[in-house]
Amino acid sequence: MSKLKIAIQKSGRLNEDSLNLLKACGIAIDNGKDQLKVAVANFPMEILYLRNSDIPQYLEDGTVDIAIVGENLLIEQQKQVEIVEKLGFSKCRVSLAVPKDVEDESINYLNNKKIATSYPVTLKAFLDQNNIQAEIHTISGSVEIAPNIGLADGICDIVSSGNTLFRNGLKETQVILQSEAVLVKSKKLNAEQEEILDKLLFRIKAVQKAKNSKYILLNVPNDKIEAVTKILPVLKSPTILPLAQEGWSSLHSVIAEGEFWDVIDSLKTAGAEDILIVPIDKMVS
Ligand SMILES: Nc1ncnc2c1ncn2[C@@H]1O[C@H](COP(=O)(O)OP(=O)(O)OP(=O)(O)O)[C@@H](O)[C@H]1O
Ligand SMILES: O=P(O)(O)OC[C@H]1O[C@H](OP(=O)(O)OP(=O)(O)O)[C@H](O)[C@@H]1O
Ligand SMILES: [Mg+2]
Repeated sequence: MSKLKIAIQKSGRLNEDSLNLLKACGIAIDNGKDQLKVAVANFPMEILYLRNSDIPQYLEDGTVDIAIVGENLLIEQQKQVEIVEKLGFSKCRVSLAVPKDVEDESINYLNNKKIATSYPVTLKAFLDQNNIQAEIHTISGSVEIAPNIGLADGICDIVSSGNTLFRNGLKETQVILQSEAVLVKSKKLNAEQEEILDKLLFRIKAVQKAKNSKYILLNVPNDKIEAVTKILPVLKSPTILPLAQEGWSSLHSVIAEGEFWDVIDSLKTAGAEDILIVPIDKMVS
C-alpha cells in the first residue's frame, strides 16, 4: 500500500506547530531524536525532517508528496506545487524596512539604493512593479543588522511582532505580502496517495474547525429562552434541556471563537446565568 511522505521543517519556526497539528489529527509520531525519517504507526504516512528552504524543490521533484511550509517561501521559490490548505499558524509578512530616522517612508526612498534580503525574487518583483531600481544584496539571515553595519540602506525581510525591526532601529515602510503556514502537495501524487491526503485533510479541517469554535452552556428562565437565543451567535439552533429546577432550562450550543465577548453583556441582560465556555477537541459536521 502507498504511503504519503510529508516534509516537516527539521527545526525552526514551523517545526513545533506542524508536529502539534499532526498529533491533534491523531497521527502517532515516533520521536526518535536526530532521526530524519520517521515512520507513523497508525496512518499510512512517513515524516521527513528537512530544511525549510529545501522543501519546495523536493515537492516539485516528487521526492516528498506533501509538506508544511510558509506561503512566503513558495512565492520566493516559484516551484510547481499546489497549496491544499491554509493552516493558520506562522502568520507573518514580508516587508520593506528602513532606519527609523529616515523621513521619506515612500518606496521612492529606496530608488538607486542598496537593499539586503533573504527574499531576492519577491523583492525584485515588487521593485519592478513599482519602477524602483535598487541593488539587491542577498544574505541568508540576520538581515536586520545590514543597515547598521553599512551593508545596505534598507532591508526586505519577515516581520511578525516587529520586535526585531525595533531592536535594530528600523521601521516597516511597505508590506509586500502576507504569509501563513500552508499544507502543500506535489503534482505527482498517485490516486492512492490522493485518497490518503483526503483523509488527512478531513482530520485537519476537524481540528481547525474545533479550534475556531467553543461550546457554550448557559442557564435561562423558560420565558427568556427566545430572547437569549436571538442574541447568541450560534452556528446552529441550540439544544434546550429542562433543568431540575422548575421553570429553568439549560441551553447548549457552539459559537465561533471571539464572538462570545461581543455578546456576553447582552446575554446576561436578557436573562442568561451560569455561562460556561468550553473548548472543543474535534468538530465534524
Ligand atoms: N517571526 C516569525 N513569525 C512567524 N512566522 C515566521 C517568522 N519567521 C519566519 N516565519 C515563517 O516560518 C518559516 C520558517 O522560518 P525559519 O526562520 O524557521 O526557517 P528558515 O530559516 O527560513 O529555513 P531553514 O529551515 O531552511 O533554515 C518562514 O518561511 C516563515 O513562513
Ligand atoms: O517581527 P518579529 O516577531 O521580531 O520576527 C521577525 C524575525 O523573525 C525571523 O527571524 P528568526 O527568528 O526566524 O531568525 P533567523 O533569521 O535565524 O531565521 C525573521 O527573519 C525576522 O528576523
Ligand atoms: Mg527565520
